Amino acid sequence: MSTLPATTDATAPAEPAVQAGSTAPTGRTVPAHLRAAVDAAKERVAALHAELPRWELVVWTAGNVSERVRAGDVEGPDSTGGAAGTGATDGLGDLLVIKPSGLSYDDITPESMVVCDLDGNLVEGDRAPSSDTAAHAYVYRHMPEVGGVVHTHSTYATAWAARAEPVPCVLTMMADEFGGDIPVGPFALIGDDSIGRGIVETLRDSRSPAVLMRNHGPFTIGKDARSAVKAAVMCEEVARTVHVSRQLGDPTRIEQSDVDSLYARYQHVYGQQPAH
Ligand SMILES: O=C(CO)[C@@H](O)[C@@H](O)COP(=O)(O)O
Repeated sequence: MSTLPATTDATAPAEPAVQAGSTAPTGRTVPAHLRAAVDAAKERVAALHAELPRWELVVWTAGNVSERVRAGDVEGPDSTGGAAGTGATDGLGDLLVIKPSGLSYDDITPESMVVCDLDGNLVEGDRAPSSDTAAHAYVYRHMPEVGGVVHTHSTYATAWAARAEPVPCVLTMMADEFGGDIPVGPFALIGDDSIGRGIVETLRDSRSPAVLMRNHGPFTIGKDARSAVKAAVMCEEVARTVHVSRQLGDPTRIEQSDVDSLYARYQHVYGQQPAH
């Protein structure tokens, strides 16, 4: 995933605490001109949730996936052309689609997805949104380039988070996808924007799309939900491989110049369609 430009203003006024999973009725509905985009996002986000148990990144109801629906990208009465992701449009601004809290993966369908505004307030849905909604929403407010956020408790990445130890960049796959180490974010309790603030403060100066929130687990970001899910899968894969390697000795770091070269190739050349 390409480096997300740092867009967070460190001097920004403190964000109002947003209760996770706020079900406070906003008295608002999805604007008509966003209906199709929201429904398409519900299809994608529901399908991507199935990837978390598929790649053994979660157990029971742990984990969640969200995707941003940009108000500014859709012609319509509410899209005043404001900067995407800043909520600068009239009406609701950007929205996010996420799973409802505690829903079994067996029961996840596009229709079960819920829609929130970027303050984490429920706009559409008959269940409380994920308990991590405030974190996802904070990331979307402060990193307008981010289109998808994922949270898991995948075993090896979470074990590194329990030690508050970054995963060192000792694999070419890490240089490709993360551009260096996978960083650790601060310990933060759920319930307000603390987790989201920790994610943004850790990732805004990093090429990594993954952060290991201390004592909690990985959160990943991407240009869309699928990219963030890929980052979560790759995060667990490299966390496991480096863990295994360390059982028999100290893995060898890749030179920074080589990390930079690998990252540039993977992000801008690998998998690209040949120019015709
Ligand atoms: O880790 C947490 C909260 O941070 C878990 O509760 C989370 O993985 C699952 O919560 P939700 O079912 O999305 O509310």
